[in-house]
Amino acid sequence: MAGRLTRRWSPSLLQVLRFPVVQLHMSRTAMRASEKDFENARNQLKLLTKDPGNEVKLKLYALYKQATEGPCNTPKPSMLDFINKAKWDAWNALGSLPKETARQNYVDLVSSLSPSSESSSQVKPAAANEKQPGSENIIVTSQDGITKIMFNRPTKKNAITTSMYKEIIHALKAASTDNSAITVFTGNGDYYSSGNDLTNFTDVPPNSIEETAKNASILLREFVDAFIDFPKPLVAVINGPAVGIVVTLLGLFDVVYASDKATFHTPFSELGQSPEGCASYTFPKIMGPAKAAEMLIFGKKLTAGEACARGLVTEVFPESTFQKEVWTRLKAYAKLPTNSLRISKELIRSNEKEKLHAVNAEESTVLQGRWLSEECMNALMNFVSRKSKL
Ligand SMILES: CCCCC/C=C/C(=O)SCCNC(=O)CCNC(=O)[C@H](O)C(C)(C)COP(=O)(O)OP(=O)(O)OC[C@H]1O[C@@H](n2cnc3c(N)ncnc32)[C@H](O)[C@@H]1OP(=O)(O)O
Repeated sequence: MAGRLTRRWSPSLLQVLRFPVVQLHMSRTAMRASEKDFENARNQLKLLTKDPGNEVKLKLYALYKQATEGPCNTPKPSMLDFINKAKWDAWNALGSLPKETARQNYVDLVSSLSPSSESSSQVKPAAANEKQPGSENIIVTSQDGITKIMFNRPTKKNAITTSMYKEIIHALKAASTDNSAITVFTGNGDYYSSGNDLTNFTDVPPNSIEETAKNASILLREFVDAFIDFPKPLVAVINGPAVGIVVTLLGLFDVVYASDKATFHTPFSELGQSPEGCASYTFPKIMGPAKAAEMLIFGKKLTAGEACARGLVTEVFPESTFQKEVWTRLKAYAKLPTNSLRISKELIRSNEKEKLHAVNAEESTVLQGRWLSEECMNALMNFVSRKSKL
């Protein structure tokens, strides 16, 4: 049964956990399904034309196991074995439900999925993670001497997918040689960015987890290197809350302007992870080790005013005038002689470059190990199953 479900619909962890709980339409009658009813239900299931969704498939799996074998009696699969762990959890959740009741519930559930009731299924399709054809998750524009790189995934709080990291690396390389004087990062919508898209690590088959972590570490290192090596003044226009890697990277920016509705949050310990973006080096230098530790170890979220007082933010503006004031100022700065801007930046940053590359390499290696840890797996499971919010 388990094999059949997996073969026909092959649920990934993400698919399994993202589906909302469906109405199961359980029979409340005292009626007991016979062996024959149970067998018919199994055959009826094979004829379904529409995928009932992973929540339902997990429920069916659990009821089948309970009806045929009784309470869950197998060892708990490892945290890394996402799919079998989800199945085990579903079966185990049935506790000591009698076999007969499980059989009846199974029959009722299959019956509720028959073609006549398929149209009333409340299962939603999984949200698309990757860029859709025609959509632009990163928008790059060049005007008035400014290259603007904008996170443009507002419905996901501008969370950064794997393809967005690659697009940003590409955009920075292009901006380093284009005609603009300065390069500016900002976000579309109410968030600057909620950092790494946590589903980058959840939609992964169990046997590819180590390879995925290795590839992510390589990508992270290349991504942060692109900021370390960027030759022109780099400005962040923080229009709203910022989480994770988009905060740590600020230590590599030359100027950071923030709306007073922005916040700065690096919840690495809560996520079972560790700092990246060279923050383990830049933050203690910027704000002192004690203040840096409070953010990077304990995940203290700062207001824009606090971030400014700690030297992470250059200046804070009232939300009502933020866009107007900031862009007026940046347009004026972009008129300054471009070579002079580059040379001054080079003088400020060049002594640190070698150190920053070494820090980046180490942070990326440490994170690769963290992504494989049980602490991190637990945090990701919590996020995708929406059991916790930061
Ligand atoms: C390869 C390089 C790796 C680099 C390592 C980087 C590490 C980091 O950046 S660590 C930081 C990771 N980010 C987070 O932990 C934030 C997670 N998100 C949240 O806690 C919350 O979503 C929120 C506080 C940012 C916003 O909460 P709320 O206002 O309640 O809005 P929703 O949660 O309903 O969000 C709307 C929509 O957006 C999805 N979403 C938001 N952030 C992320 C994210 N980081 N990853 C994936 N998806 C995200 C959220 O799931 C909602 O989606 P739907 O449910 O489909 O509407």
